[in-house]
Amino acid sequence: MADDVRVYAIAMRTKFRGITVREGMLLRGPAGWGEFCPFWDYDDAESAPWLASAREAADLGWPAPVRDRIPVNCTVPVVSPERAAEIVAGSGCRTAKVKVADPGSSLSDDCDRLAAVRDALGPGGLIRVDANGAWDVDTAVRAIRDLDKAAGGLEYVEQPSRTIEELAAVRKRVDVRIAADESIRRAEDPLRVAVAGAADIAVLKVAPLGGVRRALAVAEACGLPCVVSSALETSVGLAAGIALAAALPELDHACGLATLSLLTADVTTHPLRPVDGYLTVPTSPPTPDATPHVTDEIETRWHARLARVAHSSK
Ligand SMILES: O=C(O)CCC(=O)C1=CC=C[C@@H](O)[C@@H]1C(=O)O
Ligand SMILES: [Mg+2]
Repeated sequence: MADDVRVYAIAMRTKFRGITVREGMLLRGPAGWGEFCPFWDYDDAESAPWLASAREAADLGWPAPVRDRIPVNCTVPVVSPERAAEIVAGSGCRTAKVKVADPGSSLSDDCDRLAAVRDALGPGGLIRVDANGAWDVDTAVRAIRDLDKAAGGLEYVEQPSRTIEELAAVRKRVDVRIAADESIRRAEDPLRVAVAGAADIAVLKVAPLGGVRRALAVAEACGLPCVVSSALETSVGLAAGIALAAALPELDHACGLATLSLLTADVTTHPLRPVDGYLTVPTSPPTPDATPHVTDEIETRWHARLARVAHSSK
């Protein structure tokens, strides 16, 4: 039924993960709305867990929360030092996550950005960086030393290299803690990461892991402290990340769920934005009462994708 499915396309404020427009679908079921928004570089098989996550939200809802607010980091894309300082100062967050090792910028650009973030945050704030697997082991070791110095200390480095073996090798050679993100996508991954000694922290994203319940099982299996991050969803999908962060038995680190500010719009008049560095766990999940209109081409493309992924998930 048309009213149970909505397609959205929202421009990003700054290019992030190579994308300038975030697209996806909202699906309604008996428990509420879920978001299906795999990036376009995910094929149909890789998109199946994203659909399972949306269906969990729509059909079942989520386990009960054990906390009512979630500390969050602000996310700093590859921008100038001045803009980075503005983002941090305007966010109210005491933890900043800074993207580094982007193909378009150098290590010294990253160091300048980190120095500006430290200035804006003050000595008491925490700074983490995310390299999205860009470095080989030797490059990672050198870069992490320089970035740690420029930042006046790093909380951790997310995915410095691509493979679990490389993460383990980097982790042996640096003092800064290592977090695994892209290395944790399938149910068997967390155990491999833990056994290899590849990470100190696990980054969990609800949609690629197939839902809040599956992500909770992953957290339990890996036995590492967890950080919940978004996949750049609208408020509908962010609510699933918040539900996971709210249900984790332990939560020692700020989560990467303050990402609505990376989008120019939302699908609801009640957006899930942080206040003073915390997101309040909503008592009821958001409803898309303000979904921006999309072109027929985008609408058709997403309906076709949903049909294919639903078919391949059977
Ligand atoms: O963790 C955050 O602060 C925000 C989320 C975030 O950085 C990401 C979300 C989705 C895709 C990724 O490129 C990126 C990440 O790698 O963690
Ligand atoms: Mg990451």
